[in-house]
Amino acid sequence: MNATIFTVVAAALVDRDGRILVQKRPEGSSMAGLWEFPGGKLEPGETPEAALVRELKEELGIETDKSCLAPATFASDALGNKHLVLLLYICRKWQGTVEPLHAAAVKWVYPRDLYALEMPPADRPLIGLLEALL
Ligand SMILES: Nc1nc2c([nH]c(=O)n2[C@H]2C[C@H](O)[C@@H](COP(=O)(O)OP(=O)(O)OP(=O)(O)O)O2)c(=O)[nH]1
Repeated sequence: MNATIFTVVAAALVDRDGRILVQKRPEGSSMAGLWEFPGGKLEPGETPEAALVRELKEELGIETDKSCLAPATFASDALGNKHLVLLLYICRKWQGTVEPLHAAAVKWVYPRDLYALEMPPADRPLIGLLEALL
């Protein structure tokens, strides 16, 4: 089947206690209120790593480097009339303090506690994979 494919990059930021940061999608956005991994769409010609470094700065006010982004796993799922490919990286090193600059809220959760959160459908299969990786 043919579909328009779009690529999204996202990060599982992991703190010293092994917790992961999730952010709540704001009112007025698609899937408002769901908890997601910070990230977003690639701009034309942008590498996935450069896009993720940019998104983390824009959404959370933190600085990181592509050398701190470890490719972890991916999701591939229909989203509306398009097809989403979500590349998930693990990031343990950044500078600055996380602030919800775009999100309605952010919180740090242990991987096992992600199951209880309302997340976009594409994210659900990522939870077990993250649990196994962390
Ligand atoms: N950042 C992020 N996006 C996700 C996740 N899971 C998931 O399905 N998505 C989807 C939601 C959006 O359609 C798209 C990310 O787009 P975006 O964050 O750059 O832009 P947006 O909210 O304005 O997107 P949209 O309203 O145009 O759909 O990927 C996730 O864990 N993190």
